[in-house]
Amino acid sequence: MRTPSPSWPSSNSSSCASCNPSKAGSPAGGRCALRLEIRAKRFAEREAIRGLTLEALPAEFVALVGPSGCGKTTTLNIAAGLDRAFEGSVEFGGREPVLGYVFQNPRLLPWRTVRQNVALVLPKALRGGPLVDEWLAAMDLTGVADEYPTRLSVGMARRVALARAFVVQPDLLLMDEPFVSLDEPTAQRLRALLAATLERRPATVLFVTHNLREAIQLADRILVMAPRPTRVVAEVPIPVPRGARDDAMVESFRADLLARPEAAFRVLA
Ligand SMILES: Nc1ncnc2c1ncn2[C@@H]1O[C@H](COP(=O)(O)OP(=O)(O)OP(=O)(O)O)[C@@H](O)[C@H]1O
Repeated sequence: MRTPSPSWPSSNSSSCASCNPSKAGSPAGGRCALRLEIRAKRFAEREAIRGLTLEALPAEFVALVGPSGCGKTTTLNIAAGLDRAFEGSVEFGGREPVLGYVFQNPRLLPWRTVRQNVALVLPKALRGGPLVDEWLAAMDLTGVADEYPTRLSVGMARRVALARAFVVQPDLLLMDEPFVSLDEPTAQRLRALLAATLERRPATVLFVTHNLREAIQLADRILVMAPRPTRVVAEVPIPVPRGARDDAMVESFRADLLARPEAAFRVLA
């Protein structure tokens, strides 16, 4: 979905000066797709975030993992421009990105069909065009396009949420535990579908999960977040190509991470 035209808390910069110059060979010459700096975020007396800095490169898949209630959803909402009540800045490299957001709950409108739910996020002129049916087909939903959400399984509803996020052709995809509460085979099918879709149609992804195996399977980089008030306390690049991450690789990478002696990694246990 395209968020309401954001007027960001600080000016958008055309490039993100603090990007790591060693990544200069990346698709956009080392320019960040996103740079978030959240100096402080409070909900009344509750301090949710303090001193969080996060960067993502174009087409990079960044997973955020951390304890329950630490501030992961709040971080995504700030990146999306849905929450502006914070101290800090959200910057994009280049033009303002088109955003797709997959919420924890699919949030489908029950009085609209599957096709209408997906079409609704598009400008009116595009709703009757081929895009909606293309994305329904990509998510294997053609057969239920005229059904209402109450008739769908949880896995199907999650696929509708994916179609709705991809139909806008997002530059930046924010995903908040999109596969939580699915049985493992269904979750595994949807992870494979997401990975294949991103191969075909790259986007920068911020992906919140409690599932370390899922993060290792999908991400280019994992950011470990501290308990509330949260910030990024460790960064773990995954140097293995996504296609080569079989169960054995994921299990051994996870075991290595859980065995790391640094305090930052204790939240993963
Ligand atoms: N609208 C709100 N009003 C008051 N407090 C809030 C609000 N939204 C979030 N919080 C609080 O801010 C903190 C961070 O919440 P957030 O939902 O971002 O955490 P999270 O890491 O995504 O949690 P989980 O992993 O359980 O989904 C929590 O203590 C939560 O109770």
